[in-house]
Formats: sequence, structure tokens, C-alpha cells
Amino acid sequence: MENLLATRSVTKTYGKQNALHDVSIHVRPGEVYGLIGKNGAGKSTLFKVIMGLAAQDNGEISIYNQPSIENLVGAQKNIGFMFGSQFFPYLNARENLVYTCKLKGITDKTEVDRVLKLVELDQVKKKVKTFSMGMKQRLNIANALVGKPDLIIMDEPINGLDPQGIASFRHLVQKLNREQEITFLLSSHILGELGLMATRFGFIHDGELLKEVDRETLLGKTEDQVIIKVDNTEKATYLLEDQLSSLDYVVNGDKEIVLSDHIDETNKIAKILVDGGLELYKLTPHQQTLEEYYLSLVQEGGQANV
Ligand SMILES: Nc1ncnc2c1ncn2[C@@H]1O[C@H](COP(=O)(O)OP(=O)(O)OP(=O)(O)O)[C@@H](O)[C@H]1O
Repeated sequence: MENLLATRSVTKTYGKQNALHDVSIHVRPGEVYGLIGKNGAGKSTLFKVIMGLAAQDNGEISIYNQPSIENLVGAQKNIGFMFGSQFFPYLNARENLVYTCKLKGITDKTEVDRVLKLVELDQVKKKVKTFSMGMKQRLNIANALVGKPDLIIMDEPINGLDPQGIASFRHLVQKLNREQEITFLLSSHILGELGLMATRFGFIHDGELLKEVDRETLLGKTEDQVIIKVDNTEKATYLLEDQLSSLDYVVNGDKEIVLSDHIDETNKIAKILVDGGLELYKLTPHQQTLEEYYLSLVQEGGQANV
């Protein structure tokens, strides 16, 4: 499928700091793409490079498969962008958006009403300085919607929102994605926050893109596990390795054994451990979360089996 936005082997350094190394992401039309990475992973730098706010050292950006600089500048007009709030606090939402229209050279007088309606701020008259975080976020989206972009890029859009704000943000993104056919590229340092709304994920760590994976594949990878806690982890893994045919496990920092196979044989596992003279404190089935999957991906440097 043709990409709406792609980066090819983009590299960017700040002095000796390697902010992006060989990053190739592929955002297809109609997706809600979640770029996930911890603080300092390179998400903002990648967005700045895409928007032409920072120059890459190497690599290419293409929008609708148009890599040349002149075309890219034109194509960037089809991108709505949000990098934190930059509104006049003493103006209301409408007045702020009129200003955005002026900056973008949009003369259509109905544009402000259109975007205010889409984010359900059309009835709100008060000044922006009195807005809740959730309302500010909706105004941010309205601002990005001005000019009918195909793609909206938002850097850490969920930061600072309460659970209700996160839910209404999610519903708004999904509605705009479905009804206005807007593609989204969103970043977060918390996978769980984008886990419910993104249709595809890119995992970035220390400036490198570890993996791109669609939602269904990712959900299929969060496996059923068994968590075991005993008084002697080393002896337990020795006994289990000895008496079970194959054993896929990790020992995590809390001295727990996380077993990914033999999950239907908890009775047998308990017997092996107790017969081996171990104190068994815990033996519980567990469904791996997206966050845990992401952490294992980072630990394995992108080699997790997707
Ligand atoms: N202007 C700059 N000068 C020097 N180093 C920078 C600059 N901007 C970013 N960096 C460094 O580049 C790396 C990537 O930073 P970036 O801001 O892109 O990460 P991020 O994933 O967006 O994290 P955060 O969510 O904390 O902003 C970090 O090590 C950061 O310190």
C-alpha cells in the first residue's frame, strides 16, 4: 500500500548525541499510527524533521511518495501539527482560530466554524485561559484541523490529561479518523495510552526504530503466562527444565519466574516444585500487557518475535 508519509533511513545528531539513527517509518492513509518510546527516544526530533523544523543529517522524508524538497514543502501543507499549546490565553477559541487561519492564508470564513464544530467547542465563548486541559487539547486538535489536512501529527497529546480526558481524546481521534478520513501520527512514552486507539505502532528506542507492527499482530503477541514465586528461583528453574520437555521462561527482577509455555499444567508445575522441596509462594496465570510486551521488546533490542 502507498504510504501517506514515510521516512527513509533518517539520521540526526546533535553534536555527539545521536538523536535518530537510520529511522524508517511508514504511515499509511487511514491509520492511527502510535509512535512509542520513552523520554529522549527521539520522537520529537523525528516529528521536527518531518515538519522541516529541524534538518536531518541523512535520509529522506516523503509525503505521498514525493521526496523532492520543493514538493515536500507543498505536501507539508497537508499536515496539521501539534507541538504543545501556543494559544493566546486572553482570546477565546474562535479568536485564536481566526488568527491561525490568517497565518495559514485561509480566507474561507466558514473554516473556523467547521473545525470548532468537529471538536465540539462551537458553543464555548469563554477565554482560553479558563479552559480545562481537555478543552485545550480539543482546541489543539481544532487548530491542527484548520485547512483540512490529510494527516495530523501530535507529539505526546495525552500528557497531562486525566483518565476522562484521555477517553474523550481517544473518541475524538477515532471519530475524525473514521468520519473525516484523517490519518493520525501520535507519540507517547506510554504504550497503554495509545494502545486503545492506534491501529499500528512504531517502537523507537535510543534513536532507533525497533519495530513497526499492526494492532492485531501486537495483540496476538501478548501471551498467556504463568507467574511463579518460590524461595529458590535457581533451583526451581533447574527442576522445571529437568522435568518439563521444553521451557520458555524469564526470571524478572522480583525473583519471579515468568513462564510462557506449559501454562495449562499448573498442577504438574506445583508438584515438581513442592516435591523438589521448595516453598511455593505464588503460581498464577497472567495475561501479558502491551506495556510488558513493549518492555521485553526494548530489552531484546527489537528482536521480539513479531
Ligand atoms: N536541541 C537539542 N540539542 C541537543 N540535544 C537534543 C536537542 N533536542 C533533542 N536532543 C537530544 O536528542 C535525543 C532525542 O530527544 P527527543 O526530544 O527527540 O526525544 P523524545 O522521544 O521526544 O523525548 P521527550 O518525550 O522527553 O521529548 C535526546 O537525547 C535529547 O536529549
